[in-house]
Amino acid sequence: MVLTGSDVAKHADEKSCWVIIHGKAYDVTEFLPEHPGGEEIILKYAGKDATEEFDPIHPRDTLDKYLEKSKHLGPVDMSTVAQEVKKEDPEEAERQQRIAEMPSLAQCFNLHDFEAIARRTMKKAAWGYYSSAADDEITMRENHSAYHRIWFRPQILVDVSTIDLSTTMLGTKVDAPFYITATALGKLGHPEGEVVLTRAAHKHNVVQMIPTLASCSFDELVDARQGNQVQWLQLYVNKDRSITKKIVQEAERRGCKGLFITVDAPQLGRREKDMRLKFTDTGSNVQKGQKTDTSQGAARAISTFIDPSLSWADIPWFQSITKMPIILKGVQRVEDVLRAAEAGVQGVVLSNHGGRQLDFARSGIEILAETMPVLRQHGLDKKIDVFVDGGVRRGTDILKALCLGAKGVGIGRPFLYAMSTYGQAGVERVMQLLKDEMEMNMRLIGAAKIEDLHPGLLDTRSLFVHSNSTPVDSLSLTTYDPLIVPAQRLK
Ligand SMILES: Cc1cc2c(cc1C)[n+](S(=O)(=O)[O-])c1c(=O)[nH]c(=O)nc-1n2C[C@H](O)[C@H](O)[C@H](O)COP(=O)(O)O
Repeated sequence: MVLTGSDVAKHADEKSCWVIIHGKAYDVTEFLPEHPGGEEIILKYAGKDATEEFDPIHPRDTLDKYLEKSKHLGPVDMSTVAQEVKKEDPEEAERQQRIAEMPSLAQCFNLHDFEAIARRTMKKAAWGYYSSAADDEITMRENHSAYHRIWFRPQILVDVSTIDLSTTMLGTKVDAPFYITATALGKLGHPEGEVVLTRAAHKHNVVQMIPTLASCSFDELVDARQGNQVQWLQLYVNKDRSITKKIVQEAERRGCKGLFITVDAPQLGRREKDMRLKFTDTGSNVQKGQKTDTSQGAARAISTFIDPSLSWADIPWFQSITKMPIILKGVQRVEDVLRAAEAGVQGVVLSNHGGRQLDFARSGIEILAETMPVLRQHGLDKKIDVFVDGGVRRGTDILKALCLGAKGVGIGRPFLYAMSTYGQAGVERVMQLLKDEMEMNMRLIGAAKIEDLHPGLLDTRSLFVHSNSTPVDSLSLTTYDPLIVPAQRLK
């Protein structure tokens, strides 16, 4: 039986709550108290079409996976559903104008260009979520500026007529020593979400790390893989270990080649831009004293399942449920790298989650410089693969990390900004720009292939001194957006 809009509209409160998603009606009444994002956001769309709000946050198979079949009420005749009359939003009209005036892709010459364009053209909620970091965002800025405290010591008269950027990461031969790291909610920035990254990764033979909190479903992302393209899985460990076991074993069955367990997020950080935007979400009524959790933002709303009890004692269990290489993502001091090697995991990512977790955590590159000499002293530098991420915006950043001994470098926001502004072509442009920068800079430092890179090509004496004046990073500072507070809030 086909339902009508008025059939659905009769169920518009917490006693009986129906919503329409992609032309089908669902009874979510009993689900309301379990919704990680709180009841309010569902009740806002009770009795109505909630597709537009649902899509950026939820993989397409969410309702099939988590809502029992008896609550699936069947198709709705969408011609009978009253369409929300969108009030003319002057800010949206201005944003569309800025989109119309965007420079051509060919005019983007570096990764900062994409950030500058994203800041001006993305929807506020998307920009707020992607660009935000924890507390005063000191660590996010430190991630990038730490690279400016490392100088090259180039060697001359080396035959650099042919440059080879290829390397292997976890046994996979890749065309360049960087990968697309896990970043949640891809559909906030682009309607297709993370599959855009999957397609670009294939074109450039770069690895994609699939996020647990992707907007796309895991199957959509794996099905979008082409040829012998390699993907890794990033895992937030669920309090319900049976769910985690199912996700890990399904990922291995579907061909993922690495399990990256995120260990720096027992609770997602306080990202104030993201939180603040929750309070400007017209109609969310939170200003009217609703019982919405004031710490809500997209981050908090989607992460209540994460298990804060995760500990070293869990590592043997993970080793018992999968044969995939296990990498701990978010390690922030050499003692834990040594412990990871002792625990028998295959790798670590030295990372502070892009500054989105603990503010005043050190940059990944500084932890790398601390770690590698100690691993070499212990004869462990070949036993465990070390990756690094955070603040990488130039080919020289990648070369510095590789000189210090990283196997590969994860990149997050630049790919999101490029995807959100220019789609797949933008992501591919970022990859090509990085490759071009690396090729030129390898020639200039006198290294023809990745294995020629070594610590002697660097001067890291000031890396550990946080107070010295590093060159003013005017380019990235002009794109840095310290605040999103709608003008009316400033009155
Ligand atoms: C920018 C960004 C980063 C996220 C991210 C979402 C965004 C928008 N999310 S988050 O929603 O939980 O915070 C994840 C995530 O799902 N899982 C994870 O392990 N790291 C997450 N990270 C961290 C990411 O994997 C890298 O550590 C970080 O992005 C590297 O810094 P750059 O952005 O400067 O390259």
